[in-house]
Amino acid sequence: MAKPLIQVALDCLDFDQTLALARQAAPYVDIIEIGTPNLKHNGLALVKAVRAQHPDKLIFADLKTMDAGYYEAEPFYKAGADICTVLGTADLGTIKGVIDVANAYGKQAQVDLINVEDKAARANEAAKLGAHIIGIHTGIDQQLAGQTPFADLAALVALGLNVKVSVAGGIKQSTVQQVVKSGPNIIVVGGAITGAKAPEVAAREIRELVDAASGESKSSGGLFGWLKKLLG
Ligand SMILES: O=C(CO)[C@H](O)[C@H](O)COP(=O)(O)O
Repeated sequence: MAKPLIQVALDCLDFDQTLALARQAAPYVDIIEIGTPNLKHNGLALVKAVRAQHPDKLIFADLKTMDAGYYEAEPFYKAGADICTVLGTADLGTIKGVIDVANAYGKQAQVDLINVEDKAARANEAAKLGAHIIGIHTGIDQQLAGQTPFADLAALVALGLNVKVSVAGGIKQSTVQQVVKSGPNIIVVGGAITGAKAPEVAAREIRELVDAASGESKSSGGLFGWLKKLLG
């Protein structure tokens, strides 16, 4: 099974706390997300700071753009973001704007299907426009109403579109392996890491669970793994 990337979503509002959480999670994740409320609060300065402290990670700016796609996303790519989001409910021209500016900077655009009614139709349109990533996303308010992203994720993967698939929405230790089995390329975990007593421990747990579900574990690699195979 292909191993998905892990993305930590940093949704607090405090600049320094965001940097501290990023440092704690970084050893175990591939992508560091600055969440929408955080981005509105702290802006480009936070993107630049996270970029500077984590040159080896992908930086995700959750803009959730609704209009003026090229114009809104460009400064964030310039500041060091690798991926910006545009809402799937936006006009196709807006979505194309974010894809165009991503391409202009050699970066990626993610179309977020939060609140999109016909997700298959919009995913097809976004893929045709050249979206790099399409995100299934059960928002915080929808989570509070008891919704989950699992069925929508399975339906999107089943479309077999030529785009990467991301999934977000309350994913935690007890559900992350079920999510891996659905075959997304990127798994987003926010509250289960940042709201934990020990975020570093929670991030490591998520990493170990994802690795194990993807058929990779510490004990299967290196000298120990080779010896195990040799000894049958
Ligand atoms: O984009 C978001 C909210 O709109 C969150 O970053 C995303 O839902 C991940 O956080 P959590 O794992 O806590 O749901």
